[in-house]
Amino acid sequence: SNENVRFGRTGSISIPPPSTVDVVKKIDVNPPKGTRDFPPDEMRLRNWLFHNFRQVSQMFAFEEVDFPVLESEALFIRKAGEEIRDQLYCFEDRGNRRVALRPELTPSLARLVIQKGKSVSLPLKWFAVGQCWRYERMTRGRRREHYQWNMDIIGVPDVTAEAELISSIVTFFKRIGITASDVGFKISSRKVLQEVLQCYSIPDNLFGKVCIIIDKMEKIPIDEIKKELRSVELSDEAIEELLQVLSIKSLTKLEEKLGAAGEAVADLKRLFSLAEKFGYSEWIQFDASVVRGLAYYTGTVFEGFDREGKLRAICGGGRYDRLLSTFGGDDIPACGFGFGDAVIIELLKEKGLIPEMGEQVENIVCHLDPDLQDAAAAVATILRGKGQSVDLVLENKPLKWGNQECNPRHATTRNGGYNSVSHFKKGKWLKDFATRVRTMVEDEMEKIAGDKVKD
Ligand SMILES: Nc1ccc(Br)nc1
Repeated sequence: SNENVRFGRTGSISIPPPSTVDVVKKIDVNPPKGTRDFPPDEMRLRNWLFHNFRQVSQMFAFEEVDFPVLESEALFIRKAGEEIRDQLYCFEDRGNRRVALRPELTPSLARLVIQKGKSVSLPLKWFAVGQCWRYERMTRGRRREHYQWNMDIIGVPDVTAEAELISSIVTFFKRIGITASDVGFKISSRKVLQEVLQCYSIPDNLFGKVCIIIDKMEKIPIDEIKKELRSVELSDEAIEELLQVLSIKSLTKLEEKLGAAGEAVADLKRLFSLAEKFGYSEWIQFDASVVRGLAYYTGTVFEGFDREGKLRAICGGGRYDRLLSTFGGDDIPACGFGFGDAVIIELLKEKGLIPEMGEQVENIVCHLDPDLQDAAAAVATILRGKGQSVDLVLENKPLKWGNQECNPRHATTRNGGYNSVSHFKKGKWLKDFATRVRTMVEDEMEKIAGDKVKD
């Protein structure tokens, strides 16, 4: 057949008789649909991004936590019609347990808080950076995994917690060169929705469903939105009133509409006042249409957006005061956000802010003669012992000399800046140098290992 038949090994080999050759059909070398590999250059960028996530989290005195990627499916089964539920990457394991690849980190965090119970003192400030999954039908060609940075404050009932969380994201943006003219935060509260629905005696159990429908406002036609709202028993009058309130983009108008007595207006005014003190007022705006797509939010909700409107939400979060109690835990207030690793990279590319990052090696040690390989290894060891990073050239192929390209690999892929490049080549000078090196090595190793090195 014209298949791309490859022998089991490459290079000069004696080919055994056909009967014993493993005919290996070339595997698909791409990762599964919707997933990514991270080759070195991509991994350096990812490490840079995660390093900034962690630096900011630690600057705000948050402690890092992590959880299994695989969780009980029950953690994510909510009946509010969320997209995250429809796309759950779930299956039955060999023990007939219903499990799922986590689509988000918050339920795992809530589970751990409940598990820890009284052994941890509140408030908790925890952060995590973890891979999250969704089973997206590939017709839309979207990713099925991404890494999310989460910060959560557990046990603080008032909006000082949200103010602190937004401040941490602003700090992160500033660190990587993003300004308030690039990105903003739309902020609202689900209590706005709640206060409107209460006027129409909509039962609480429909609140989550209404929020999920409203969250689709900019994704599906308004008539579809109205149809779905009618399906959860909202009257046409209630729907018109709701849509009118959701179009409000100023706190003053919201107060005129809802009055000053309600929690929604009080919370939001307090949050915007705190933003003044934190110095990030220019980053935020009130927008009643923001509800976010997770059913468990109960209060403030916010999302980071690119002001050019080219990208999907950069990050999002809010208050989820009931989540722990729905898992059987105590009634503990909580809020947090999720920040994906993909949209931010698209934004940085748009803004020309992707950092230049070559491989950072301080020394290259290479031998130009096979019988000096041991000297090269000794030198590399000494340098490493001093805490220096060393790329010890292992390959034996002839190396260039004179134009400082000790190895085409290094000359092209390392962007200069090494502390030393040690070449070993036959010749009197080199012999003396190698002797000096060997003496230096032995003196050094004698200090470390004592006389027995001499032997
Ligand atoms: N929740 C979630 C998981 C994975 C991706 Br990609 N997007 C959203």
